[in-house]
Amino acid sequence: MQPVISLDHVSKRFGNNIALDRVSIDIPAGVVFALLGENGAGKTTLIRILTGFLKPDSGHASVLGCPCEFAGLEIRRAIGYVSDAPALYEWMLPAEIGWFTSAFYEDGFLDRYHELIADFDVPIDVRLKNLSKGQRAKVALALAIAHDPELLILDEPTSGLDPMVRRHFLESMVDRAALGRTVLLSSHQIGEVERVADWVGIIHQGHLKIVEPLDALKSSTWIVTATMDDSDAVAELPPGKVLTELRSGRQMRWVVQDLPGDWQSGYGSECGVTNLSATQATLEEIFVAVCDDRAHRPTTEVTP
Ligand SMILES: Nc1ncnc2c1ncn2[C@@H]1O[C@H](COP(=O)(O)OP(=O)(O)OP(=O)(O)O)[C@@H](O)[C@H]1O
Repeated sequence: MQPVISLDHVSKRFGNNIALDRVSIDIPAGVVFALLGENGAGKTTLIRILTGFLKPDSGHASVLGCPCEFAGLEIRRAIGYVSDAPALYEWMLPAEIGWFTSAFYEDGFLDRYHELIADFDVPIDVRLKNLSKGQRAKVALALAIAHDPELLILDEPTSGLDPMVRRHFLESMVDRAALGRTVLLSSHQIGEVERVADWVGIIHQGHLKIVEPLDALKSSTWIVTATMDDSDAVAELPPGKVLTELRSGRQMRWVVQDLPGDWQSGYGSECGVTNLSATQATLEEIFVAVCDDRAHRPTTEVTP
């Protein structure tokens, strides 16, 4: 099946600053895909390329089978898109902006928009400029999904929203994916991404470090802890792909991918390890292991 979003070695630089470096991703239909990255990692640049607002310097990007470079308008009409700072006509009432926007879409848009606005509890008699940030975000989302797009792209959708609104918002994304729609959201809210995402892409300084189904990523990544008999004793690296190593007193700790099932047999017996344990890593631990530039990386760089 054709991916809903496809990026093939997409690069973009601004002057000397490399915002994206040969990023390749294929996102299948019917998933919530979370793009995680710290400030300035390249998330918005990637979204602007997908929505046709920016052209890549090299590589190819397509959305719903259309090339982003040449079909930006067509793509923006087909998908739902909410930017990190949605531009709304401030003087309008929620009902007015719905009516105005419905002119660009097929019949049924307006009815669906009104249902969503009612469902989101947005007051209909208050001008947009006087709505709260959360209420405005709900109006932007209702406008983006009232035509029931196959793909919804959200840039930092929950920043500034209260926990209840965020939860409601993200649950509605899971509902969309269950109906076969695809959602791409960028975020640095790792905890909430962990609750809703099916797939995760971690981007760091323009490089896509990891792109994997979340369950597979978590079940293949472990925190290995070794307690040493002496604070000067050094344990050998555990088997698998060691992302980071941390030493604190007598304790050594590694974030390891693809740890073999029998890893403990014979490990550490000759270098003073008194206690060994392995627990599954959280998404936050994986994110830090991949993105923290201060982390000690005993092996070669992590590649996708
Ligand atoms: N129009 C532009 N001109 C110059 N540099 C830019 C431009 N847009 C983005 N950049 C740079 O590209 C890099 C990636 O920026 P981008 O906005 O994509 O990051 P981001 O991951 O969305 O960050 P944040 O989470 O802070 O929104 C940054 O170093 C940024 O300064």
